[in-house]
Amino acid sequence: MGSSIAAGTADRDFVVVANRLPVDRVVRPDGEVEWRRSPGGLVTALEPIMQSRDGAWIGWSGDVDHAPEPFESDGMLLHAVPLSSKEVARYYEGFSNATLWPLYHDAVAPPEFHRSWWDTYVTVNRRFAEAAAAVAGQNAVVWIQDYQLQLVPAMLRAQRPDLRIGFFLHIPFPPTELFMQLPWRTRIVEGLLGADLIGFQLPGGAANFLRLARQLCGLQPHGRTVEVTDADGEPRVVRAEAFPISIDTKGMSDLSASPEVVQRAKELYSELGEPKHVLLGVDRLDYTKGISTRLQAYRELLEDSSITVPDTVLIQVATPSRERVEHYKALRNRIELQVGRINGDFGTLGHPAVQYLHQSYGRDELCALYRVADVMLVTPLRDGMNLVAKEYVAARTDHGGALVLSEFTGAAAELRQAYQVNPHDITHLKETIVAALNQDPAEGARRMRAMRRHVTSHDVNHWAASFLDSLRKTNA
Ligand SMILES: O=P(O)(O)OC[C@H]1O[C@H](O[C@H]2O[C@H](CO)[C@@H](O)[C@H](O)[C@H]2O)[C@H](O)[C@@H](O)[C@@H]1O
Ligand SMILES: Nc1ccn([C@@H]2O[C@H](COP(=O)(O)OP(=O)(O)O)[C@@H](O)[C@H]2O)c(=O)n1
Repeated sequence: MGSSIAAGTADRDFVVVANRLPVDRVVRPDGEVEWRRSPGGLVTALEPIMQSRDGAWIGWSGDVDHAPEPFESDGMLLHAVPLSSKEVARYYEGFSNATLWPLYHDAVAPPEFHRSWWDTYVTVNRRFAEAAAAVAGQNAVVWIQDYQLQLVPAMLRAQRPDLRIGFFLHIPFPPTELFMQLPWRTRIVEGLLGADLIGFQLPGGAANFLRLARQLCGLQPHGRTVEVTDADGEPRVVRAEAFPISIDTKGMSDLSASPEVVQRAKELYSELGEPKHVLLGVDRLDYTKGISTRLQAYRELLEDSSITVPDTVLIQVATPSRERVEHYKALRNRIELQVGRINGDFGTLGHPAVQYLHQSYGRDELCALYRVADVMLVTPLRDGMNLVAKEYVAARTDHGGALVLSEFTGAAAELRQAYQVNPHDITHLKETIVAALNQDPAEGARRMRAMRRHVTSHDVNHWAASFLDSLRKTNA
């Protein structure tokens, strides 16, 4: 499959390259196709920059075997990269989400290594690099996103040495001991070294990467930089640094304080039967999110009568995700069995112990849920950042609620006033949930205020501006 950029379109100053486009294809009831802006934080963060800089976004539309012609939307050029069904299976579901995803998340599920998946990952990365080379104007800034596209920086540099290339990894970069399992480890490190600036969620990710640059490529890092020699024999500096991603804090706070959301939160509370305690989990249905451990802790609290139904309810929103990948299918079965058993053993008529929602939610409804939750449970076994934790804090304009937060999320490095837990330690997780449920309101408000201050000053605009500022200065 080729890329369908017309000759002469290489004029964009700022190009984002991501696995997915910032819009979703929606087929209306009358059969008309419509593109709706996807709700993610990345889109919100980059949209103003894209518009002010005549930007382009290159990504997969989510469709198989079909990609629309490049089109303008909200002030940016959207360029869809086509993927065949075999490529979706090998590049997206296979190498990205059954090799890299588990390997980079502490191998909490065993990563699979298949040469055919790798070959397709190379092919698809080359297609993205070619599309970027065709769209970017002379000396443009190109910002490549995430683990699906780690070979694109070097492939793009080989074609377009004039470009300033940034890369940001949204998931953890693993310790060297784990990364060394990857049969194509050197190729990945070399791919990333094509960038001028490589951004990670945490300083530990940057340190792991620099260690590997020494170990696998024989380079000598100095502080946060390492010097490489390009194909033309010229030396070039590569910087590896942490830029913790964030959310549109003001947008979320304003939405949460709106009369509609405040009213909806009241309705939800009433629909739940006005329980004494509402606990909430909001996650993609992913084995990294620690949903099973959370349910086990909740079950044990019911067993030892630390909490009771209908005084307490747990709402678990589990958004469908990567549903054709085996580990995700098995996880869904496990979680739904656990939920069924908890409800069978502890629910009463009209009052389930767990309200389980395997569906996507709109932002308004999600925000109303955040307002209702006395305790937000964010218990991943490993997570690059976890934006849900930051959204909960932003939504609590009333300074109410408590955040139980796994120490293995990127967010834990910033939200120090959360009730931090090791999710593997179920006894401590139970004690922490009880402490959060029974917190002194003044103490809770003090913690929430401090966290709100942090997410207000460190929002997604701060993230994008600090990355792009550092990119501008590298090799200037
Ligand atoms: O595109 P999908 O396969 O449906 O997956 C959704 C996204 O999941 C991952 O999100 C990560 O990025 C968040 C923002 O930086 C971060 O908070 C979270 O910890 C990460 O897991 C993935 O990295 C994205 O590429 C996916 O689009
Ligand atoms: N049903 C849901 C659940 C989450 N979300 C959003 O999806 C995002 C999840 O980001 P995250 O950083 O916590 O985790 P990942 O799913 O990116 O690994 C948040 O912005 C949530 O508000 C949603 O739109 N609908």
